[in-house]
Amino acid sequence: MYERLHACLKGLGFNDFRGKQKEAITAALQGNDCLVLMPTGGGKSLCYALPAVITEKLAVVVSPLIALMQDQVSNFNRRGINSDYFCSTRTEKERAAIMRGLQTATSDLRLLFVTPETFSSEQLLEHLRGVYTAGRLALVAIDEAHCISSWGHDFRPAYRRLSSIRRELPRVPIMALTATATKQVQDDIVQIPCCIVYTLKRETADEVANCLNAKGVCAAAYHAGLRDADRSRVLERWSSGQIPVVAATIAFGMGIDRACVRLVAHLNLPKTLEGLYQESGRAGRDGLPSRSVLFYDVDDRERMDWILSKEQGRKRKKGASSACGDAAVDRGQQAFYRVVNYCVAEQCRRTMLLAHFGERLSVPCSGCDWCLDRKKVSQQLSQLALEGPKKVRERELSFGGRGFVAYGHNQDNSDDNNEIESVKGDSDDEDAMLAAAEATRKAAKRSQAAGPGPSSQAAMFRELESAEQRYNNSKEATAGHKGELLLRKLESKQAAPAAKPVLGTAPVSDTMREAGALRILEALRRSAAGQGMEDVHLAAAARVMEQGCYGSSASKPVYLSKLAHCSTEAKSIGTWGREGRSGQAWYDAGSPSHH
Ligand SMILES: Nc1ncnc2c1ncn2[C@@H]1O[C@H](COP(=O)(O)OP(=O)(O)OP(=O)(O)O)[C@@H](O)[C@H]1O
Repeated sequence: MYERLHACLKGLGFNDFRGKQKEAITAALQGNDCLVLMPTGGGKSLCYALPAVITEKLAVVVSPLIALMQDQVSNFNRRGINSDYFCSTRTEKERAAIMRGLQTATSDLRLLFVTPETFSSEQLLEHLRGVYTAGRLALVAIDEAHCISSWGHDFRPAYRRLSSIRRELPRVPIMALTATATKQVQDDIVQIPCCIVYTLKRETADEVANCLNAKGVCAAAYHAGLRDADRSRVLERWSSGQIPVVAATIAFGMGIDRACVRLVAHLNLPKTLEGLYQESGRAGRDGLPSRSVLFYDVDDRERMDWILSKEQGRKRKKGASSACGDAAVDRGQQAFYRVVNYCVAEQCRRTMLLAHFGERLSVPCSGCDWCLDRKKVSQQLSQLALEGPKKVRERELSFGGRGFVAYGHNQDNSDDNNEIESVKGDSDDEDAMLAAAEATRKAAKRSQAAGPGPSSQAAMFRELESAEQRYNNSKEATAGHKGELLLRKLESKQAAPAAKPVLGTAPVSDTMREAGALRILEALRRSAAGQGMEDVHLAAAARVMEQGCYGSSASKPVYLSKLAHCSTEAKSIGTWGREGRSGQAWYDAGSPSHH
């Protein structure tokens, strides 16, 4: 190959390569991306021209200035390299001629200069995709690449959109060239945004990667079912920016430290909030805004619930000492219910997540879905509650502004059986346990340091939610006294073995009452959504209702029972009119001035 390179160089009138020209040209010919940093007049243009000449393919060169493009086109044409430029100043006829040329298999156009704006235009992209698919695209060069970086002296927003090259033309080598890039700018240029899609099952990770590739998004699967060498290769290619998307199980978690992860999508519900936190923590490590998208639906919830209950059965069968085994299993399910609560609660996600780890949000959140659009989230949750489980799903992931269907499949019991096998036996799950244990250890340390405070309120809140959930889930809960029994059962389970309180006498703390009022308020808000009730009235009503639950001498179990009943009532406030009951009585019960 080197003889050919030199022969080609000689053909262009040069005796030898300058600086790192040869390395840059070789990288492109081998299909690798590279950043070419050379001084002004150092000979950067030869780096993208020679690969096109030698392969007899087309190189697209993104350049910021039309005058500069015209100059380069005439220089190259003088040297016998067929070049042209495509931008808004060309006439319709000229552009049509260029596009026709691109469609021609025998086209001898070697260099096509475009502005970043025209590169992203659908008109040109359509033809470039054709050239790429036909295997006639040698590379895409980004000249004056410092314009990509907002740290650069010449930042140009349209350059930022060039990250779509990887999506549109997944395997084409990209060569970024500049003479003026500080270390910070260089880092920014090579950080092509990337994404991780987390799935519960290995097969789903494979499925997602295949599906993305079929849609033109370069992706690979990563899970514990792959051979070590394959896993290393995926990691290496992802780390070097050759593959922007990895679809992975939790095996792709600890130690993954890439600065430019802009999106983490959790396609299935994680088992714990620690798991969710661990997965989300792969994004935004450079401090730039990034997204963590968690998909929640009733199918997933039920499936995970089922998996956890099967695990419980298995552990029991194995003869684990029942007290210890039950406690561990119960903890597992409780942890999962916290994930569910995190999804369905109508409050700030960041506050909830931080509270779980004993921390408090120091600045107002303006990034989670709830804080961005409460009404929309409320509507979506109500919709979800109405719809219930679906048999067939199709999910839309949004990636760089273009939607694609990630996957859709049937969920039947045989699938669930496979699930259990894969979850119980694979090391992905072991990785997840390790990650969760580590996160829990850190959180415990932090909350110890923080002392009592909002975290204890959050814990109370969760306790109330879980009491209410069990109350509602149980058929027994239809009768008040039976519900009380059930909640007592829950109480006895949750109490620490050494200091188990005497049932019926455990006092109700102020923190619990505070959380109780919030719980009712949340239920009221949900049922009042769209009915024009003011929040301040609801808060007052919630206080009055909570006071009613507390009564004069409420013990904890009785209080919990009444509160669960009350929350259920509050949720059905919207249906009272139809049933001939007066929701208005509650609504008017408290005066705003009490709040
Ligand atoms: N290997 C080489 N041997 C001799 N001359 C070369 C070689 N490579 C490039 N040149 C010449 O060096 C000059 C500058 O090259 P080029 O325009 O590619 O520089 P550049 O790095 O793109 O500069 P700028 O940053 O100003 O755009 C040109 O006249 C070109 O012909």
